[in-house]
Parts: sequence; C-alpha cells; structure tokens
Amino acid sequence: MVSFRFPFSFSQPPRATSPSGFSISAVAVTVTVAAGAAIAASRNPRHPVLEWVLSSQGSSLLPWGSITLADASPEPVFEPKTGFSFPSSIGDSRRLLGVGLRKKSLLGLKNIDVYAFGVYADCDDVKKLAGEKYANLPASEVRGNKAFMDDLMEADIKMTIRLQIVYGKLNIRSVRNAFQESVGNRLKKFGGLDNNDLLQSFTSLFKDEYKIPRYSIIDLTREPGHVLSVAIEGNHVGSVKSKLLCRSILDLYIGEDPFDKNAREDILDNVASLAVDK
Ligand SMILES: CCCCCCCCCCCC(=O)O
Repeated sequence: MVSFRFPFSFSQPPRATSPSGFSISAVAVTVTVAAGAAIAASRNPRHPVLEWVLSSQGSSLLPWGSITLADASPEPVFEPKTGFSFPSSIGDSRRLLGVGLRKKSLLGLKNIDVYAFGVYADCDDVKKLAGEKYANLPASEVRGNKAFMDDLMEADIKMTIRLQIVYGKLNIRSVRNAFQESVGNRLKKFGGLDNNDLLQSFTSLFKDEYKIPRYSIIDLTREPGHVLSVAIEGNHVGSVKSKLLCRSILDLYIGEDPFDKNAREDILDNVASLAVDK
C-alpha cells in the first residue's frame, strides 16, 4: 500500500494568519469557512470551499494531505491558493499525483491565476513500466531518474491533466491562443518547425460555441495508443492521435520547465512511490 504525501497543506483551505503572524485558531477558521461555504453554496453548488467543508478532511483540519491507494472512498485534494478541489482518483485507476496553479501575465502587467490543475496517471501502467525497466531501483533513485521521467512522458501510460478554470473572464479564443503558444513551443522543441497542422488539429477542438466560465473543467487525457482526448465539462470534444502532441502537453506540467515547479516536485515524489509500490 502506498501513501501519497503532499508536502504542503492542501488538505485544508489556505492558512489564515492574524496581522501579528500567528495562526488564527481552528475554531475561528471553521466558523469563517462554514459561513463562506453557506454563501458559496447559495451561489454555486460546486464551489471548492463548499466541497472542502463537506469532505471529511474539512472537519479534521489535518496539517498534511495524504492519499492512500487502498482507500475505498478517497478524499479530494485541494490546490492551496485557490481552494479548488481535485478527486484523488478518476476513471478506473488514474491516481492524482499532484496539483498546481497556472499563472499567466496579462498584457505583460499583472500575473493572474488562470487555472488550477491536477495531474493523474494510471497506476497499473506506471507499475508495469517500473516493473519492466526499473524493478531494481529504490524509490529515491526512481525519483531522480531522467530516463524514468522521459518514459513517463513518452510511454503508452494513460494520463490526464485536469484543468479547472479560475479566471472568470476567459473566452474560448484565449484558450486556443494560449494553447497555440504553449503547446506550439513544445512541438517546436520536440518535433521541429513543421508541426502547424498538428497544432491546428489540436487547437481547433476548442470551438467557438464552447463556454468556459469559472469552475469549468477541461480534461486532457492521453489514451492508449498516444491518442490525446479532450473533454470539456465531461463531454468529449475530440481526439488527436499523436505521440508528439501528448508528450508536448505533458511537458508543460512535468517537464523540466513546468508551469508550477512545486507541483512538479510533488508529482515526481508521488509517481516514484507509485512505481515502486508492490
Ligand atoms: C488571459 C489569459 C488566458 C489564458 C487562457 C489559458 C487557458 C488554457 C490554456 C492551457 C495551456 C496553457 O496553460 O498555456
């Protein structure tokens, strides 16, 4: 049995501190959060603070989040800055490896929080890869192993990047443009200059008629056979079969220059634990 440990307190809402720097008592936090949850519930039944209060972690105020693979009803995990929640597993066997935040500068001026994200990998696929190629290594060596990370991005392992929109003024055109820039750069990096058609086939999945208000969920899943499948709010909107595209998208989150460096560290820790778990 493996326990995933996230070295930051995202099992609880952002820590409240008094002006003098001392933590406000758990009681005060609980009252505040409960009041916030009531307001949130009246506005949006999927509000992350509400989900947190309703989860058993919300009542325990534990200092650390952890996920146990053997848990029958795993609890969600909260991105610490936004409080957005992510289920600790999705589908049959995709487990949450880490959560993070994508910030982006707006007109080169201020950084905005665009979306929170969670990275999931199929535990059977990860164990299979580890058993075939890294069986003799302890977790600490799998953790820093570049070949293992490259395999994670390149091998036929089912993985999902779940984006939850934080920024409330997004339109689908800015989503397309952002993908054009970030995925386009990675396609150039890994595949050279001539990948415009591939990029276009991916960005064109984000059609003008789709709305993506705050709290919308976009799932980018690498299905077996290196098929990149996109779902918005749980609805499949299209797929593109391309190993290069799958690798380029994963690189944004777990490659060497990721959007959120802390999230990548957690993901590496957790995927290494998963890989060596018997
Ligand atoms: C005003 C900023 C608009 C940014 C929209 C980003 C939406 C999803 C893009 C995903 C890829 C990326 O993060 O680059």
